[in-house]
Amino acid sequence: MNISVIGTGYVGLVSGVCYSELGNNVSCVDKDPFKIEILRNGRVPIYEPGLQPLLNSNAAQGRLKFTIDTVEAVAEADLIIIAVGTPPLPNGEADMQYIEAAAKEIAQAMNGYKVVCVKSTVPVGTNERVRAIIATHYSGQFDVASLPEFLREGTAVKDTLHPDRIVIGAESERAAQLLKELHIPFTNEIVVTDIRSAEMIKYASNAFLATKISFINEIANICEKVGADVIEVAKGMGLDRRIGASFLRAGIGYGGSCFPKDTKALIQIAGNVEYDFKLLKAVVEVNRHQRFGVLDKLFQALDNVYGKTIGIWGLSFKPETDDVREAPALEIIDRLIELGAKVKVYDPKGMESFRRMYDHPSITWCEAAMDVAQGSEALCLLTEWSEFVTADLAQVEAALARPVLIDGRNVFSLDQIRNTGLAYYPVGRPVFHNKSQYSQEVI
Ligand SMILES: NC(=O)C1=CN([C@@H]2O[C@H](COP(=O)(O)OP(=O)(O)OC[C@H]3O[C@@H](n4cnc5c(N)ncnc54)[C@H](O)[C@@H]3O)[C@@H](O)[C@H]2O)C=CC1
Ligand SMILES: O=C(O)[C@H]1O[C@H](OP(=O)(O)OP(=O)(O)OC[C@H]2O[C@@H](n3ccc(=O)[nH]c3=O)[C@H](O)[C@@H]2O)[C@H](O)[C@@H](O)[C@@H]1O
Repeated sequence: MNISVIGTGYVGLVSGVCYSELGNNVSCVDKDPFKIEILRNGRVPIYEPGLQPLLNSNAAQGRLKFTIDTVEAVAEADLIIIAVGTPPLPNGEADMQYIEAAAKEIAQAMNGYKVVCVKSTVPVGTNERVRAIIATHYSGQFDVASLPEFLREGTAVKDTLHPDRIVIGAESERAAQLLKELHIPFTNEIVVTDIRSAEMIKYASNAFLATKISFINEIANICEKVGADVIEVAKGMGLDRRIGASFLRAGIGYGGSCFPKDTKALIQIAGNVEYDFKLLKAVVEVNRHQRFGVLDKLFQALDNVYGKTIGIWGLSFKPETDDVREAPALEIIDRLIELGAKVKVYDPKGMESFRRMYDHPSITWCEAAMDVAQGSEALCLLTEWSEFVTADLAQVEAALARPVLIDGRNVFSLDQIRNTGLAYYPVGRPVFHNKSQYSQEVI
């Protein structure tokens, strides 16, 4: 099949590479000539495990091309996949300008029957809008279809090659058949439905996962007050197959380019049809506060942070990605600086992208995890990179000016901490002070 992917961001690039891995000819189009140049030179412009070798092998076999020429890519394609961004507008609604511009450009290049599908996360009704835009410029036959994407950053290649399910929203049997044929090598779990339901499945899935996270974070906050351990609670809950074990990791809340954006967009979508989505509003509110638990714990440990040096492990919104969009670290660091702290930071992959988004003279950009700990009066773990999870805690303790460890992702066990003199502040689990090993005055 000849496929043209419009928008070579995270989703466009990963899906383009994976479709070519199945033997399809794929042209990835982007407006950004700099990005296309990097890709043509065989380099992946984002950090995503497993993507580079797949890109190299498919490009070498001539199945994968990168271009800024939408007209040529569309003219050659049987299937066009729109994967441009749908960032939030100030009121939370998804900004449709990139989708609309892409639809116009596609319309102008149409030269025969094609299926145009939208992979971007878009409000219900968007595919109909795309159909209308194309129809004003092109009078031939074509179909539109919704093809929501469920990949996660950091495991995007695996998620795409082995998805839990594929959802296809199609208005014609012909379009549904073409998309089924394309995806059957990935999985047999293919849900074919109407376009509006497919658009809704995407928002509902992200909103539900975000709800699970905010739910367990609230349980964690209560655990702290009643002396229970949220890890035990989540384990006990998750074994019930009706609940499921995933997305029950308490911590500092969800970040990233999707959950924060999509939950707010769904609240707006509901609002536009005069429905007050109270539950989802609470999910967003809980998430907004959860990150500041790190600061509460710092105050508990240090009284105040003014003039103190605070170490930060992890800037990206989750491990295995350099993406810092809506990362909890942004607001935590901003608040620490506002309160007069000096901050030392390190992230294995996210330093550059973070610095492009946020820089301040009070930040020291460290080259290694232990440099952050050295001389800091507390260390806060904000992203569970394996490099932090496997750190030598005795070395951490020795490096710190005060032995305070705030674990925003609950990565250490009490057994590990017990052997150290660290004062340990996890989320939703008992604070541990090994008082026999250091004097109370230090903390
Ligand atoms: N990032 C993720 O993990 C996931 C994202 N999504 C959804 O997929 C969509 C895309 O997300 P990302 O890949 O993260 O976006 P992104 O912002 O990384 O990439 C979008 C790309 O589209 C390009 N673009 C914009 N207009 C264009 C046009 N007219 N022609 C050609 N290129 C154009 C931009 O230059 C940019 O490179 C969004 O709706 C998002 O919600 C869905 C699942 C996962
Ligand atoms: O629409 C999207 O863009 C994507 O959004 C999420 O994927 P992603 O944001 O890449 O990453 P997740 O693994 O879902 O994590 C999101 C955030 O939730 C947090 N999280 C996740 C799980 C958990 O148990 N607890 C928790 O705090 C993570 O730390 C991270 O900040 C969804 O998982 C994907 O299915 C979806 O395609």
